[in-house]
Formats: sequence, C-alpha cells, structure tokens
Amino acid sequence: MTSDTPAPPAEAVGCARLTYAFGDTKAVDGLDLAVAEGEVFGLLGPNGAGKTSALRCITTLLPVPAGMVRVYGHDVARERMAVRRLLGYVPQQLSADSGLTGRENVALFARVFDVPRRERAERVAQALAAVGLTDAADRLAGTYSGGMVRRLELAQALVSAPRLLILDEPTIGLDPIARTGVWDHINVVRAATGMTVLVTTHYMDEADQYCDRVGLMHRGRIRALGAPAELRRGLAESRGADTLPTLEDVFRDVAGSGLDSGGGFRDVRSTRRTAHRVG
Ligand SMILES: Nc1ncnc2c1ncn2[C@@H]1O[C@H](COP(=O)(O)OP(=O)(O)OP(=O)(O)O)[C@@H](O)[C@H]1O
Repeated sequence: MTSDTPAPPAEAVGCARLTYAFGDTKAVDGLDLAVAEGEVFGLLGPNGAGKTSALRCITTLLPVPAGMVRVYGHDVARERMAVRRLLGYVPQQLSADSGLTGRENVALFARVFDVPRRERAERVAQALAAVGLTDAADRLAGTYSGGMVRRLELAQALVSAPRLLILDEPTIGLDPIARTGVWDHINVVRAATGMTVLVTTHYMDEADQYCDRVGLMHRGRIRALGAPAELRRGLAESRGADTLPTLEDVFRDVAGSGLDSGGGFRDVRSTRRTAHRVG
C-alpha cells in the first residue's frame, strides 16, 4: 500500500456466526455483520427478526453463547468492561426516570459510566445542549413530550462520549417533526465526533434517508445488505421495473410472507408498550 492510499476504516462492530436462543426460539441464528467505523448502519427487519437480541449481545447485556462479537477489536465475551466503555445505548424500553429532572437523569448516567467527577457537570451540560434540552434541563422528565424524552435518552447515552452509539428504535411512536429532531441531533454529534451509529428502526423512510448502509434481518440473520439506493436499484433490475422501488418494497421482497407470520404477541406487545409510553 502506498502512503497516499487511505487506510480502510476500522471495524466498529463485527459479528461472526452469532447465535442466541431463548429456549427453543433461535432469536439470532448465525448472524454475520460488519459495521465500519463512522458509518450509520440500520438493522431492519419485521417484529421478532432478532434485531434487539443481536443488539443486546453486542452491548454485553446478553451473553454470546455461540459465535464471536467484537467491538473495536474487543471480544465482547471476554472484555465486557472495555466494550462498555466504548458504547452508548438507547434501549427500546424507556430508561429515563420521570421523577428526576433532565439534568439529574443525565448526571446519573455520567456517574454509572465513570465520567470523572470534576468533568461531570460540564459533560452533562454539553450532552443536554447537544440534544437541545438546555432550557428544559431543570424540569422533571415526567413533564417532557415524547420527543423530548427520546432526546433526553440520547443525552444519557452521549454523556460518556461513546465511539459507538447503539439505538433500538429511537423514534418509535414520535411524530414526524420529533423524529427529524432526534436524527438532526444524532447527526450533529456524529459530524463533531465521528462516532459510529448502529440503529434499528421500522421506519423505512428514516433508514433510507439517514443510514449509509442497512442490513435486512429476517429469522435471525441478515438477508440483504447494502446502501439503501443500491438495494432499491438491485430490486428494480431484478424486476425490470421502470420506477425505482422503495426500501419498503425491498423489505417486503426479502421478508416475503414472513412479514405476516413472523413475530408473536410478545413482539407486538413490547412495541406497543414503548410507543404508548413515549407518545
Ligand atoms: N425475553 C424473551 N423470552 C423469550 N423469547 C424472547 C425474548 N426476547 C425475545 N424473544 C423472542 O426472540 C425472537 C427475536 O426477538 P427480538 O426482540 O430480538 O426481535 P426484534 O427484531 O427486535 O423484534 P421487534 O421489531 O418487535 O423489536 C422473537 O421470536 C421473540 O419472541
């Protein structure tokens, strides 16, 4: 390699043959995934496809019973603390405490993530500013709108200055303006820090607009992978269609009948619960 050849981006997340089962249900079934440093990668798929389970293995919240997961080269099974220090995670279930102010919520995360004591107040203020919550910082989170709660959770995840931000359906149940707000704030922080973003969403328009690449997951494994435009062009070519299909068309083509049969009561219930609490 010559000196003017740019080095390929480092791998932020690498999963090889990752498998995770709940009893007889294989939630993740031999997942191979590579997310490059600095990219926004969207993990899409119908209810029950295994997205949350995969994310939880990557974040160390679930063990890795089979296969290998690396975060910036660290083996998540052996180097849990090193991995956790690199991560910010916004789970699907709400994590903000409605009885604390926005500032107190973020400060709690700063303590848990070992932000040095003398830097804490400043870092909490910066995280709140990054998501546009400075003016509301001293109000109880219980008085926030759904969009503000999601932005607060983003601030909680950002306070440790993560190199990898993992978001599980960050905009579920939000109106279009609030959804755009969440993404605008993510993109401002990305532009400033170069952090990698791994996100799940059911909103195909969001994935199309904001993700550099997407992986369509179905029954525990990636079934299609690429830049949204590339996947749409690929489907147009295979169909010989005149108009460019949407990402939703690609999604339906990949998941097929699984869209109706996949996912059970638990999946729908958890999605509804989150949407209800946010909205
Ligand atoms: N705690 C659990 N106990 C038993 N089964 C579970 C549990 N969590 C997930 N599953 C099952 O594992 C499979 C994958 O679920 P997972 O939540 O990872 O999918 P998902 O793609 O994130 O779905 P959604 O889009 O609805 O969030 C599903 O069949 C689900 O029912």
